[in-house]
Amino acid sequence: MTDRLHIVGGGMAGSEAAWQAAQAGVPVTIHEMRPKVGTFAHRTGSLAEMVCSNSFRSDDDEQNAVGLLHWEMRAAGGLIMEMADAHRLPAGGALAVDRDPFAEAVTARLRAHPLIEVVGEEVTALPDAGHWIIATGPLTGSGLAQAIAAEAGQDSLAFFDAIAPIVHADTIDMSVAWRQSRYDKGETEDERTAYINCPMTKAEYEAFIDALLAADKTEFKPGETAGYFDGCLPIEVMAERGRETLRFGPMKPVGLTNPHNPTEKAYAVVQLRRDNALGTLYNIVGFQTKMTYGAQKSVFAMIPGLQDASFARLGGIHRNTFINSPTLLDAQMRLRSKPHIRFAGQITGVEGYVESAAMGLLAGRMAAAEMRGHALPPVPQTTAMGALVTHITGGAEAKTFQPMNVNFGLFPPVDARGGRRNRAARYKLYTDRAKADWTGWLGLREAAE
Ligand SMILES: Cc1cc2nc3c(=O)[nH]c(=O)nc-3n(C[C@H](O)[C@H](O)[C@H](O)COP(=O)(O)OP(=O)(O)OC[C@H]3O[C@@H](n4cnc5c(N)ncnc54)[C@H](O)[C@@H]3O)c2cc1C
Repeated sequence: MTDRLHIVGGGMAGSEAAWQAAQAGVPVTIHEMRPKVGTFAHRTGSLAEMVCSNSFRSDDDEQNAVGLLHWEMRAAGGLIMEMADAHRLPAGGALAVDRDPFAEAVTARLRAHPLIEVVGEEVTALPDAGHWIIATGPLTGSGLAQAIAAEAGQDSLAFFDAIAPIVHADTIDMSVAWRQSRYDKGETEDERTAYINCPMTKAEYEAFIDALLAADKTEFKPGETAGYFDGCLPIEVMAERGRETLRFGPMKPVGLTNPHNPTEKAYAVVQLRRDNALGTLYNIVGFQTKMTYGAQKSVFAMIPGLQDASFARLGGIHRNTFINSPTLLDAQMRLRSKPHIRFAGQITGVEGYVESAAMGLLAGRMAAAEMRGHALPPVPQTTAMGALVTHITGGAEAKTFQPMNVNFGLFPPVDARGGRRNRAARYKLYTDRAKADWTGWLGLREAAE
């Protein structure tokens, strides 16, 4: 075979797509613009860089849709999951990742693959021929974004999300804060103490909310539209929705006991999660923000325990580019108007590291199969992979299409004839069915080769 698959963007999706195609025997070129051309969020030239939170979210493959997606990707020999597992950090039931060694390991594995080459260049136009996957993510280079907009018309757009701040651990006042995971969740002592908690009294909470509401925020530029995905809602936007929203969201005081004052229940708790293996950096969980840097420093200093904290990185806003996939893509993730081009990753309207890598995994397999002369059968919608790809390539309403995390709402309902089932039993039915169907689909593909 002489054909080569070209992948634009070596992020979560592009890296996984390259790995899957190369493992299927197809030569791959990854065109990655970093480090020559940077983005405001990436810091390195590594492939698969995690730009904000260091979490792959829940690793529970029986009760959680993203945990199920982890399972399916592992079953398919996914590189992103293999490297995330290898660089896992303690985080209760979540899969937190030591971001720099993770990205370096993904880069090394791809560069060492005999069928993969990595070219350091920015692609600025839609290619006319060949086999291509565009996986340029939420911060797609502007030239290519314009070319996509020209091809897609009004269907391509940009909006904004916000970054959570990262604190130097040794500047947290541990005479006020304490280490504990909610409900002491976790198998090991490390897991059970994975979070640092900062307690607030009612008066401190009320003053904090007042300060958040009054703080200077970064303005949007004229003509830009603003929208947020639910997993990354800015803290001040949550506060604007109601004074109690944060106390029932990221600052909920449940499942925690303050050892400095065990008899008094905190009114609200700010949690920080370990951000690197060394344990020197912690990110403030759920505190994405578009407050100005000056405002962030003074508002966050009001958090008991963080009064003298120094920040490795303050929060910020970011762009998210995505296409209207239900209109533009076919079920094989190909651009209807230029079927030699597939799209993968966050630009297709999935949301998050794991979902983006998952769509890379599928796009890589689909492209490789097509190049080898046999198209893959549709992925069952009963699987997490199938639920996501069905959603973006037709399941979602095109007119109101918005980026989506994987969730059980995307799956065909389980047969509940056995009567009203409780939630845990229902989720288990979803995940059991998905695992059986995913395993079957993987087997079908192998049989076809
Ligand atoms: C600031 C910010 C914060 C985020 N926070 C989170 C979070 O906390 N949790 C979460 O799960 N997700 C978060 N996301 C989303 C996350 O970035 C994506 O889910 C994931 O990285 C998308 O994977 P991807 O492969 O589609 O894109 P990316 O991982 O961004 O990879 C795209 C790659 O394409 C390259 N590229 C772009 N244009 C070109 C071009 N024209 N030519 C060549 N190369 C190009 C880029 O340099 C990049 O390496 C955040 C995104 C941003 C921007």
